[in-house]
Amino acid sequence: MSQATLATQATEQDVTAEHHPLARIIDLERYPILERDSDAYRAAVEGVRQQLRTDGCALLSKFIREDLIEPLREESEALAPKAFYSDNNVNPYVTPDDPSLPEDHPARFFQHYTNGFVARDLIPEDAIVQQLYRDPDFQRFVADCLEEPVIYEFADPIAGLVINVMPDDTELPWHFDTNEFIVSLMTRRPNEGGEFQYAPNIRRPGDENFAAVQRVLEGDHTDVESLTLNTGDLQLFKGRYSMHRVAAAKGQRLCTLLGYAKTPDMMGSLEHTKRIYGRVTQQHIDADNQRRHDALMG
Ligand SMILES: O=C(O)CCC(=O)C(=O)O
Ligand SMILES: [Fe+2]
Repeated sequence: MSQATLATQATEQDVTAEHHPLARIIDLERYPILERDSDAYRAAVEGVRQQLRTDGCALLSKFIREDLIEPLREESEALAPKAFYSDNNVNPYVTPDDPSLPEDHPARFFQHYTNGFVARDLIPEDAIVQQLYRDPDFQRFVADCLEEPVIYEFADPIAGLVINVMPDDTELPWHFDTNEFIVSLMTRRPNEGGEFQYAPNIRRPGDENFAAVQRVLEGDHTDVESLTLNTGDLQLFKGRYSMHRVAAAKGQRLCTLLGYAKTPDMMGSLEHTKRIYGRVTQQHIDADNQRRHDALMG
């Protein structure tokens, strides 16, 4: 191949990347997520996979372009007042109390939640976080990192993409997630504190490891990792196996949660949606009607 052909090809590739909607958002030099066939892409994905295999958590620092950090923070701050706050007492498993268990069992350890969520339908279509969430190349990259063949946006119109709003001087207590994995983007780092703390793979399918969970709840942080995310940092986290919390923070903390599923039909239940977002949509009602209501098991 002649030099001229090579040069033309390189230019065409640059032009395509430059005009890609993600070029304005992601630091593509640090994370070359559009060049799927390159060694640099493979190295970036392998780096994330290694972190996930080691402790179920990967930090992609400075994921967002430097010149977009301020607009990203401002966008989140402007939306934060739209958060719905569900004042709840929950245990780490987010299950109802079971009085048949001993009082010191971790499933009977109830803590107070004070954070709120801005629902997806309150985030404008042209918001930076919506563009990122919906982008097929971003989704492709996340799926590659998770070693999943494909991931889907939630069908749920109000969950899936949400801003977790933690007011000044609050914390988010210890819990496991229902989702197997979550993608988080720090959109306003608090002034102080607010570290993301997690007990890597403290449980696994078939083994709840209650004794170790109990130790963490009692304040033993020997096996707890702590991460400080800056505005614009991206995190991939397998929260179903690693119990986690957000430590107390000074100043508002805004973290945008990008939820994806392994199937295209992910829809929150009526009860859960009402509790977390204070409302349901017609789509939730329709989905609930379609679930079987014949009072039979299975
Ligand atoms: O805000 C975060 O960093 C994580 C929040 C979280 O763990 C959750 O909403 O389940
Ligand atoms: Fe969580």
